[in-house]
Order: sequence, then C-alpha cells, then structure tokens
Amino acid sequence: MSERRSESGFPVKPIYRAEDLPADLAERLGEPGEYPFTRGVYPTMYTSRPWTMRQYAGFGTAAESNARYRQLLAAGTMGLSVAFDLPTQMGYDSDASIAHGEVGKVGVAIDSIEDMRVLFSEIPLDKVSTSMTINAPASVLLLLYQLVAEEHGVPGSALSGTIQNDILKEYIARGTYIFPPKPSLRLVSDTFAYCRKEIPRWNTISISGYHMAEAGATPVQEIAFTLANGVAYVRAALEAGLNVDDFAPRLSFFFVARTTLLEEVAKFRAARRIWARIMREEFGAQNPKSWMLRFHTQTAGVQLTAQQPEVNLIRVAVQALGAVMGGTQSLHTNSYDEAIALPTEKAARLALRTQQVIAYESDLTATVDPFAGSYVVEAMTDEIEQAAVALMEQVADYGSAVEAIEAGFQKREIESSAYRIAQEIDNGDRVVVGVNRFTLDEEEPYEPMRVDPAIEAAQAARLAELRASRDNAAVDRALADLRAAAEGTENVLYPMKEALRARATVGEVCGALREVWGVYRPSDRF
Ligand SMILES: C[C@H](C(=O)O)C(=O)SCCNC(=O)CCNC(=O)[C@H](O)C(C)(C)COP(=O)(O)OP(=O)(O)OC[C@H]1O[C@@H](n2cnc3c(N)ncnc32)[C@H](O)[C@@H]1OP(=O)(O)O
Repeated sequence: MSERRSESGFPVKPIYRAEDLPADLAERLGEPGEYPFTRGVYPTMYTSRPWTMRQYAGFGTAAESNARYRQLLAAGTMGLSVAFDLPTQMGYDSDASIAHGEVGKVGVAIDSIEDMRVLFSEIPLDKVSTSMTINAPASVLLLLYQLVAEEHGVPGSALSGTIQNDILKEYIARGTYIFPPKPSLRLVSDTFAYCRKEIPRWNTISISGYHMAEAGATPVQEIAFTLANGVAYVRAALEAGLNVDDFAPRLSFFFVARTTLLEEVAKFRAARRIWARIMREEFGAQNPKSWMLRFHTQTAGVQLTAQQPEVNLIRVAVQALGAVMGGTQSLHTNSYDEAIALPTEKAARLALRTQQVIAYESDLTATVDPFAGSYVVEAMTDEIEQAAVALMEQVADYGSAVEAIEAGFQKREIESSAYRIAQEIDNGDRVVVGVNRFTLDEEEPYEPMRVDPAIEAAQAARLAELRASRDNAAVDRALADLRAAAEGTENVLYPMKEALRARATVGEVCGALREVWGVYRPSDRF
C-alpha cells in the first residue's frame, strides 16, 4: 500500500509511539484555560457549558429569515448566525441594477433599518448572541443591529455577537470586498475602537480560514494564512493608536472541520498555541484574554456531495466530532442537502440534532481535551505548528499579509493545493464515497428548496416606499457627514449610525464610502 499522507502533505505513520512525543510535552500543553491554551481556552471547557450551537441561516426576505431563526431557537439552537444575500454583502440595495437576480438568494436581503427590524422581531437581543457574516459593510450591519436593539430597549453594553468583518480573506478567497485594503483596514480599526466603547462584549471580527479551506487550502495553509491576517489586523489597530489589550480579547476566529478528524484536532490545538505565543511574545499583550484563540467552526461544505446526499449526514457527524474534540467555541453543522440547494427545514433540524447528540448523548462534554497525550495527535499538533509558523514567515517576507495578498501569494498557494486535490479525486487516489467509489447507477430524486424570485420586486417596492416616506434632506446631510469623516480621521461609525437612523440604506451608506475611498481592483497577477 502506498504511503498515507495527511491533508497538509506530511507522511502519516501506521503506528505512533511514545518516542513521537516531544520531551517538553507538559510545557507545550499547559493546563486548559492557561497559556499556551493547547488544551482549550477555558479551564472547564464543555464540562460547564457546551459550545454554542449556531446554525448559519438566512434567505429571502427578512420575514422569512426571522421565521427560520425562531424555528431554530425553538429547536434548541443557542445563538443565531445570519447569512446575507450578495447585494447586501457588496453594499448594494435590492433595487440596484447590479443586484438583479441575486436578491434573497444566498442569504437575507437587508436594505435598511426597516428590514433589520423585521429580521429580529420578537427575538430577545439581550439573551441571544448573533453572528453576522458580513465583511466590507460589517460596520453598517452592526450599527443597524444596535439601532434595532436600542428600539427593543437593549443597550449596546448588553449585546453579544460577532461580525465577520474579515476583509483580508475576501481578497484571498471569498470575493465580497468593496474598498481597497488601506481604507478597509481603517474601517476595521474604527470598528474595534467603536465596539470597545459602545458594544464592549461584541466580537469585532471573525478572522476566517474557512473560505480558504473551501477554496482548497490545506490545514497548514488555512491556519497560517488566517493567523497572518490576524497579525495584520493587530498591526493596523496598533498603528491606529489602540492598545493591544483594548481590542485583542474580542478578536475571534473561524475554521473548517474536515473529515480527516485527527489532523483537524491537531490543527485547532496548534492554532491556539501559535496565536497565544504571537500575542504574548510578539505584541506584548498582558491580558490572558488577548492570548486566547476563540473560534467558530463550520463543517466542510466542500466535502459534501450532491450524490447520495444522506451520506452527508455521516460526514457532518465525523467533522463535528473533530471540531468538538479540538475545542471549538461555536459550531455550525451543515445540512445534508447543502451541496444541492438551500437547506430544507427538516435538513436544518437534523444538522442541529447532530450537535445535540454529540453534546448530550456522547461523553465528549464530560472531560476536557480528550486527545491530550495521544501519540499521533500530539505529533501532528507539533508538525502543523512548525509548518504553519514557517509559512507565516513566508507571508511576512512580503512585508505583511496585505503585501502578500497584493502579490497573489496566498491565492497561488491555495490554488495549487486545490489542483492537487482535484487530481487525486479524478484519478481515484482520494476516495469520495458515492462519487468515485460506491456509486449508484441511478440517484434518487430530491426536491430542493428554492427562493421565490418575486422577492426582488417586493424589496424594490419596500425601498421606493422608504425613499418616499423619509426625510431625504436629513439623509443627504447625514451622508455628507459620513463622507467628511471618511476623508478625515474621525471614527466613521458615529456619523454612519446617524445616517442609518435617518433611514439611509445600506447601498447609500456604502456608496458614500465608495465615493471617498474608491473600490478595490485585484491585480491580474492572480
Ligand atoms: C460559509 C459562510 C459564508 O461564507 O457565507 C460563513 O462565513 S458562515 C460564518 C458564520 N460564523 C459564525 O457564526 C461565527 C460565530 N462566532 C462566534 O460566535 C464567536 O466569534 C466565538 C467563536 C467567539 C464564539 O462566541 P460564543 O459567544 O458563541 O461563545 P463563547 O465561547 O464566547 O462563550 C459565550 C460566553 O460564555 C463564556 N463561557 C463559555 N464557556 C465557558 C467555560 N467553560 N467557562 C467559563 N466561561 C465560559 C464565555 O466566556 C463567553 O462569555 P463572555 O462573552 O462574557 O466572554
């Protein structure tokens, strides 16, 4: 049999022994909840509270998504995770010509405070933590959330949640960027500063490797490029005059969980250790919370198959086990039909049930970091750590993650990994059950859920009504204030909030910033 290799490309030995453990294992491990956090960020981990079960959802109108969130909460989900449609993610209103055909497709369409009000209607914002997958316009959606919470009588100090707000990986892998890197990083730093004062429990960013992994990154590339982006955000915030311990405790991360469970557990442990060291040693952070890498995990969508979709239930369970054994803080388990279309209600429920079985029927919440001391997992943790640190040094050789992005480095590296994976699937070296082995002659029919195309017209009508009923002169004045702040150095979130309160739309606010900051055009070196 040919030599087995891990996803990161290292040989995997048939047997690991005590001699594979480092001599200083105890030091590398530390205690749970203590530096370097190899064993997890909290001393008690799931023995006192399981991870947050947080299912990413959103489609169609705000009213439809609100109904799905309430179903999820009733089914036992512990936090919300909002998916926005592409026009919202790109900072365009539903009636913009560029939005045509995309309204409400991959997430919910949000144009103004009026949609946001509907989205969170009858949801207790002082109790539920809400994650919003929004990047270039992250500050805009966060302020809309805060405005709606204030209407519910919930102050910013009582809000908890996360905005993805990770623009650098958009340039590398996800694609929903608007502005060039420099003003984008300024917007990120402004958001850090704003949240520290106004919404102190908010996780201001979710520095994400997930999308790079979906694009083909290996586990080592995933954590190295993500942590390198993290370093770039920290530097930008320091350059903007913030103190490291004032914002670092609220940085969070987001990774994938693949079916290669052992390597994934090692990856999570290695990532925690690298980040702790960088924050303490390189940036001199004093607050232990600044050293903690807290992360959300999503099971690997790219590994799901349209063929025999029920098999995905099994894949997701294996992937979720890896996330839990790796110490995730929050988890989304994919629905088995996600490779085909938006999840149906039943599929979404089953995905959540997968987490509940792990949390409440298995013994994984009874003890912390079950793989500690495992010959293979400890060896893999060290191996991934070393390789990721070496790759981060390659990024640093460009100056920072930003210059490496501009030179196309991360994208090229990820693409060559993706090519290797595709070749292995094609030639059968990589087994994908139901696709290149154990196939059926005829697939069973499956009825996917579809979004009603009529919602585009409905959103456009709502917008026309909004523009007719608001004080447009007040909106223009507020947008002028926002532009002035963007031209200067004042924190843009304060005038932005006033514009949104006056019912400026997401598209208008982003449009005002586009006028000042311009838009990013990727170099053709990619
Ligand atoms: C693919 C798709 C796309 O491309 O469109 C996407 O991107 S989907 C992307 C979707 N992304 C997401 O959904 C991101 C989700 N991310 C998050 O929720 C956050 O960033 C997170 C990873 C830090 C998790 O936050 P969380 O609130 O759920 O969980 P935490 O671990 O912070 O726990 C909540 C509170 O309980 C406390 N707590 C928890 N466990 C313990 C314990 N064992 N002992 C003591 N305290 C504990 C924490 O300190 C915290 O309090 P306190 O707050 O007071 O400290």
